[in-house]
Amino acid sequence: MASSLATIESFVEGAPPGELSDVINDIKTLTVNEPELVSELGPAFEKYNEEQFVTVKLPGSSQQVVISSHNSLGDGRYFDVESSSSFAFDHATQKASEVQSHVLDGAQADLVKSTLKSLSTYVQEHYPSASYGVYPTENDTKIAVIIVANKYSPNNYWNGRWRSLYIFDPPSGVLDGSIKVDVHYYEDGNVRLLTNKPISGYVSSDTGAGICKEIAAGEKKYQEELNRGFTSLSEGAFKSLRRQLPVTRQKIEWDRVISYREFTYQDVAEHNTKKDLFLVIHDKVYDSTKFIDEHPGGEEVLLDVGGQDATEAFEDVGHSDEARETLEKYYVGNVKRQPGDPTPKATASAVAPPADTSGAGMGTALYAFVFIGGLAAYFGYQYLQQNQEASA
Ligand code: HEM
Repeated sequence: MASSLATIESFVEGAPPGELSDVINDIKTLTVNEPELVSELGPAFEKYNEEQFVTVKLPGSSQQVVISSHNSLGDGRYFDVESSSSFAFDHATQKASEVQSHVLDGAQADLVKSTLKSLSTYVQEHYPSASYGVYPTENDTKIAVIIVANKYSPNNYWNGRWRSLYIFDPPSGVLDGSIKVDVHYYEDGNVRLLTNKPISGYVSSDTGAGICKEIAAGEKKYQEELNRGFTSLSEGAFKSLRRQLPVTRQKIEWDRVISYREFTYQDVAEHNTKKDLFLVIHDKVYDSTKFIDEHPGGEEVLLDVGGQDATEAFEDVGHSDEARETLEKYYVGNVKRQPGDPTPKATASAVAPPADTSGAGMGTALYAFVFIGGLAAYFGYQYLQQNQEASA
């Protein structure tokens, strides 16, 4: 049970931008036999919402406010400096309620407010749509500056999020932070791109305008880096990277991965001609159409068992390991046995079916994340380009 919870918590943690509710629905499907697991996900939702700087509209307001550990008051309540309010936030439904007045005071209050003012101008000038917040942090000794912009484009099969977080230390003038760009692209497969760019600077004037000037310089530099990366990445390189695994350097056959499915015997039986030939061997379905002419044992024997369970015939011949490896190339899914369907006889050679390296699970698997750093430039460019256009 504990490990199931840890597994589904990791699904929540890795939910792509704007897709948390899809992930929750998928988790419900996967844990249909253990429905209580979903109710134990409270802490995982809280962590996700705070780390992703999820935004929420307060009742009666059109402005989005940010959820983060820096503006948490504990007990599920958060505060917003701009509207001088605090509110309860439900991490599972991502809804705000119980708004109350919350006036900021303390050592950093003035700097927080002046930074907020300058940040508001910067964000409006440079982002088409973004939310932001400035809060005292680390026991009111420093200030945290957050900018988050989401662009969800499910019709074009991608969703993206820009998150920047800066911590300013007034005594030293040091501004440390990072910009994280997270893009999920899923038109022809499932690619997740994450970049994390650390930013470090020094603010000479201890004012909100000085802090924002430094932030603007860091973000501009990063945008230029991404643009340069993009122009050196030709369309051809983009295409080949998209299908390459960085570690094994094996190409992913996305078309096959996404088409793995479950067949009934009736489905399989429809594929019994030379031009369209399915075989069932050890409950796996193989589309042997392209293999017919290459089969060393001839086409007749394959056509004889076309659209049927060929396990026995296959095993009786005593096919070599090489033949079993060849099988994997033609794997298209699994057969779902129903009462009355033929069952293959146990064969004397009962050799284990081919290793399931196909990723059969991935047909229904929800998230096959491939991290390809170089591509981030491409997506980052698209994302930032909009910022540029908006600010042009
Ligand atoms: C897609 C499924 C199949 C694949 C990938 C496959 C592959 C091969 C390969 C690679 C060989 C060469 C010998 C070896 O390496 O074992 C072979 C030979 C042969 N296969 Fe298949 N086979 C398949 C299905 C079948 C089925 C269903 C039968 C039904 C009887 C069959 C009958 C034979 C025969 C009779 C030979 C010739 C053996 C010989 O002359 O030495 N094969 N097959």
